[in-house]
Amino acid sequence: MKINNIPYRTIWPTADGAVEIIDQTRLPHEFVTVRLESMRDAEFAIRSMQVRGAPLIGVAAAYGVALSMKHHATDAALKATCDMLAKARPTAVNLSWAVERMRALLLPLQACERADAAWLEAGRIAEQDVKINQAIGRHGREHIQVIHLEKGDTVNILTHCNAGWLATVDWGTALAPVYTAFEAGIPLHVWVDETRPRNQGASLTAWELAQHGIPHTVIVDNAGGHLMQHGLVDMVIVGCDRVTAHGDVCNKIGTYLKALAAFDNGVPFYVAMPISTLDLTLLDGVLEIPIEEREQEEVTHVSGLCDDGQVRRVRLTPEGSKAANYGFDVTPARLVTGLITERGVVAANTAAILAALAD
Ligand SMILES: CSC[C@H]1O[C@H](OP(=O)(O)O)[C@H](O)[C@@H]1O
Repeated sequence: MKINNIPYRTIWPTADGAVEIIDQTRLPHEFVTVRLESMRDAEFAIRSMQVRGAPLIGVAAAYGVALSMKHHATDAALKATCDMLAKARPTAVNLSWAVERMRALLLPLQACERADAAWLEAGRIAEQDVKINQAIGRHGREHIQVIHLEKGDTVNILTHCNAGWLATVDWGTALAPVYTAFEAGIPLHVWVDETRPRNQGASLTAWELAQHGIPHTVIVDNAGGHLMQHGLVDMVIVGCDRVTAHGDVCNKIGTYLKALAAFDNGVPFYVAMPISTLDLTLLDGVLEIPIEEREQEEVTHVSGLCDDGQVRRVRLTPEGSKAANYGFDVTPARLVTGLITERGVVAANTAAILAALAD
């Protein structure tokens, strides 16, 4: 998407065989790109959330495998590389999906063939992500258009966390329908959940929507239910990190509470997801999906831009207070109106999911 009218992606290969990323830990106050030259650089970028978002961490891991094969391409090196990258973050299935796709492609090859093959495959995964997200955008736009025609006015969409182009290679998942509808001239406005504790909404979603000129309002995470009670939300669209065979959806912490409020107020609750986010080995998301727990400091401290133009980090909580930092929660399928995939909008149930896969 565009930054100051210049087209960007979140990750791209360089002419000299490295990879560059937008460092998302520096946004929205600083736009910084980082060069990745090794698997360890890629692993750090994923673990530290310089790159984040389920599809994007999968692509970053794929390039991490490719960077590793440039240096060491033995069976042992391939195993160590895939195992280390797959552990960088536990919840988004796209990470393990991408790593296992690279492992399956490279293992049968001669060591001398692996670097080139890995580089090409990582590029294919990146290009496929863009096309998948464009298709999600087209399918989701249709639902925004229906609401606009019924309402005859601006469509108010609430989203949680960041599932925009910054969470993917380009276009995003939950925000792909927003960008596509906006480009089609459908009047819309986005309520942006700040999304504590890392504020992906306030820092990333708001930034990318502003760069694209899309009307939006940042709200505290706890305001969504109030807005829905007062008819100020026409639909909710969120991203996801893993979806089970039953249609249970794992996404950023706080998503489940939005789904409950939407269900209670009759607001359609959509989940945008590439088919690669499905994990058919799991049924009950609440019981089976691993939930990442991150460091307390993400809750006890916050960073921001001071009046003197410096970005500083401050403590929010008393020294002695502990903090729990659960990164994700699971929304049961019964609260999901539909899964917006690249193959169309699918009901959140096993039969519909399997039928979509069979298409
Ligand atoms: C399109 S996937 C976006 C998904 O990933 C985010 O998690 P994180 O920022 O921790 O990587 C969040 O769950 C988003 O919904």
